[in-house]
Amino acid sequence: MTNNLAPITTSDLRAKKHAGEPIAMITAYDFPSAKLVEEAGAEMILVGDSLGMVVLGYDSTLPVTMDDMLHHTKAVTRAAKRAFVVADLPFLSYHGTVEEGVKNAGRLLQEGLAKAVKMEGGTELVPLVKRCVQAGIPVMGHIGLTPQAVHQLGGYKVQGRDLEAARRLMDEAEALQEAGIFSLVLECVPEEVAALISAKLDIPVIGIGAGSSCDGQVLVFHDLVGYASQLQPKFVKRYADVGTSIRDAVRDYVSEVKERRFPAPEHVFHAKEEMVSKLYGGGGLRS
Ligand SMILES: Nc1nc(=O)c2c([nH]1)NC[C@@H]1CN(c3ccc(C(=O)N[C@@H](CCC(=O)O)C(=O)O)cc3)CN21
Ligand SMILES: CC(C)C(=O)C(=O)O
Ligand SMILES: [Mg+2]
Repeated sequence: MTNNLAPITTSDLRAKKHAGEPIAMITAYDFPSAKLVEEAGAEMILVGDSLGMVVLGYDSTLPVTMDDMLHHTKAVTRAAKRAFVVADLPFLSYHGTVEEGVKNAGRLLQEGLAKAVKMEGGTELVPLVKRCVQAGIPVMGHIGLTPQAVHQLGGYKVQGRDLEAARRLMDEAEALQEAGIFSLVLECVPEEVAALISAKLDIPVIGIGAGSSCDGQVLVFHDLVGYASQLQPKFVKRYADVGTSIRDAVRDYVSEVKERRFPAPEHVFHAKEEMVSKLYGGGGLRS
């Protein structure tokens, strides 16, 4: 029996796949959102490099640095006691030598306290994945739409639409599993292709825009709560509209300030009586 409070492990995740129990993963980039996500019961938290777009305001994930990832990963892991936290390796942090890739992956665990790293790409990553796994770093793969390659892909487009591309995805998935990844993100691929890959692999396949047959789903936090995200891909379901709630709340605050209705008596501190008489009855602050 698995303990409800014990931290989730890679073997728990694999067991869920084989028990047919879907895995819920969601991104988080800071302490309060990670706490809420964990309280809501998500098994996995992704500190995604999407933070560059969602919380830093860049128009792609390419400007995100190792320092950005470490900063946000530290905040998330301070909140997450049970959820399995995966941190994205940012653009160019794993495209040089294998040694450099392992070093950057290791920093996300050693300094960021993540449990695993995620990297975008196919068979070219096999040597790096093997070295990370040898070093004890669990690696999550990410194929299909790989946003760090947006300029090569020509936009955020569905991948694996023709037979040849679908076969290539299956080959990449198998090569990465063989290299030792513990789980795989499949982004923006036809449901029929994702279903075959999920069925073929032994490891949990987590889909985003990849249909309902994957072993789990991942979404960007800000997309699903409706918090000021510019992107609205077809695969996003908005479960709330917190952007509107926040704007309304702040608008009320602004008008109450301007009308001197805030702060009200209950928000105010007072000086002691004898001090008030000194302050106002001569011998004030400058005596
Ligand atoms: N807020 C946010 N959510 C995300 O899911 C996300 C990010 N940011 N930033 C990094 C990447 C970029 N992603 C994206 C962005 C746009 C589409 C998109 O608009 N796709 C089209 C598909 C068009 C087609 O090929 O048919 C769509 O209509 O959904 C998909 C994934 C996923 N990631
Ligand atoms: C969309 C997910 C899979 C991701 O990589 C991110 O949020 O950065
Ligand atoms: Mg990412």
